[in-house]
Amino acid sequence: MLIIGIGGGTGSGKTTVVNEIIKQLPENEVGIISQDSYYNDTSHLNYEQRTKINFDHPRSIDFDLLCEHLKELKKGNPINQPVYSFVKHNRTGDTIHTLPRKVMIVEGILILTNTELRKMFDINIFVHADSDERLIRRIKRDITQRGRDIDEVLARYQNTLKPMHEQFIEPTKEFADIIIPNNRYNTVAVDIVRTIISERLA
Ligand SMILES: Nc1ncnc2c1ncn2[C@@H]1O[C@H](COP(=O)(O)OP(=O)(O)O)[C@@H](O)[C@H]1O
Ligand SMILES: Nc1ccn([C@@H]2O[C@H](COP(=O)(O)O)[C@@H](O)[C@H]2O)c(=O)n1
Repeated sequence: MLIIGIGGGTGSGKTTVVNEIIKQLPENEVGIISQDSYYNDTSHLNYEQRTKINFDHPRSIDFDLLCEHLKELKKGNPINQPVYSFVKHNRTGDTIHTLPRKVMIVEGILILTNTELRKMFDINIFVHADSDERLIRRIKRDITQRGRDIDEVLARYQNTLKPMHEQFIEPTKEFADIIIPNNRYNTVAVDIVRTIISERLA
């Protein structure tokens, strides 16, 4: 199994890059694990309390479960990936049955901060976009897709997202084997990663 970790700030384009990478690859050969599925289970908190969580800090992620799931996949066993709701700020209770594939892609803002996870990755990729570009994308996405308003997005950006990005996420660039500049759609970089994967699948 080839395991690729794709990190980078919110709005840098990780999900978009992953979707482009897998577009022309055989569906049953490549699997995706999203860090977002592994936000801590916060069912013990009410909605108001959940809105106050710092979702950009590594402790907001259930890395134990994520590592355990990746180990199971490596052993050839399927896992049940939790489904997360950005509207409810919690797991939905549903899961996605995820089968082990020849190539597994793990993507998320904080995945490269975790030493145990990094040890399991064969290739570390960091997707970069400038912070103003990421903020613009985040405002548009969170309002249209994640049920937020402009005040919520900007407050979260100033209070937690920006400082956490600087403290935890940007420094993980140093672990990257490949940095994808993604201020614009980067088809060349996507082709390079796709070629690496195709060689492994051949
Ligand atoms: N290179 C790009 N240029 C313009 N918009 C982009 C680019 N890459 C991604 N986007 C858009 O930015 C938003 C965030 O992208 P997404 O892939 O969800 O980022 P991430 O997964 O890193 O948070 C989406 O609406 C996406 O369509
Ligand atoms: N309930 C939540 C959980 C997380 N976030 C934000 O999502 C960002 C990470 O997801 P990306 O798809 O953008 O990589 C992160 O910056 C969190 O602030 C949220 O808004 N609500």
